[in-house]
Amino acid sequence: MALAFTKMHGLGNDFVVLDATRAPIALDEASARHIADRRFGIGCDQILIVEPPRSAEADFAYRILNADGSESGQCGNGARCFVRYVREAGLTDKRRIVVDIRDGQMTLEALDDDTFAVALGVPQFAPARIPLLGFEQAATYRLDDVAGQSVTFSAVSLGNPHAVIRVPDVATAEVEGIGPALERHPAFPERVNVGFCEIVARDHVRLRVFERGAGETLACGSGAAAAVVTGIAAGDLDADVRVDLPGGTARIHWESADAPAVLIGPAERVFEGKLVSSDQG
Ligand SMILES: N[C@H](CCC[C@H](N)C(=O)O)C(=O)O
Repeated sequence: MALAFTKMHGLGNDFVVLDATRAPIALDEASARHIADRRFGIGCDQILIVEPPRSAEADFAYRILNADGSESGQCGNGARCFVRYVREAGLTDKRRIVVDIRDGQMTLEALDDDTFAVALGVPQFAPARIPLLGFEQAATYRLDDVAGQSVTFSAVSLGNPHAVIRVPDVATAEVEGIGPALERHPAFPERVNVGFCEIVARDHVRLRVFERGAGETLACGSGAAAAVVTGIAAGDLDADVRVDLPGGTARIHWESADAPAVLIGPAERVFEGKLVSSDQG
């Protein structure tokens, strides 16, 4: 299969972007894993597929596949790359576009040539919406069997599930121990992205994220939103927060409970290519 692609990243969270606006692209899990493989394929954290809109008010549809082939309903860093891609590929000249995502719609905006804003949707804290089994809605939850220890976390969905663990210092957080154990914990039937959040000030956090289906990434946009909205809900953060991730800095704005969480940051195109191999390695 000769498949044209564009390689992009948002704060080091990297993507293979595929244009399915002129002809459908059907990728099974094995093909997605091959594309994402950093040795046998192209290499990326997620694959972003640009599709024709499914609803009247949308400009495009936006599909996300993780490196392990699983599909997600949200990718914040990818959304910033999405709007940059469609504008620079000449698929639209709009600065503000609406995209259909798996469970709704999202508005993406090019603020300038290098800065993009994504309204991720209204955060959902109800366990059934995350989904998280076995708990009534609460500010924090505790599981006692995570990598042999008790873990306390907040939980929220931005269109994808997030658990956020407060840590005193992200540099010493047990990302590789707790991350995969919580990602696959039975309490999360669709698995979960795991954020490790250090609060520096009411307008500044540091964050590392062990992503569902990709492992620790250099940045996670929906993870940044999850860390901030759970911090705001706990009364520990203000409405505008700087999020320092290993790959760089994003900003999150969340002004009220019924408002969408807004993610602001860069998006970069790195190279164009053509995938010619289909061997699974
Ligand atoms: N791993 C995520 C999808 C990518 C999210 C992340 N790259 C972002 O920027 O939001 C999930 O399975 O829900």
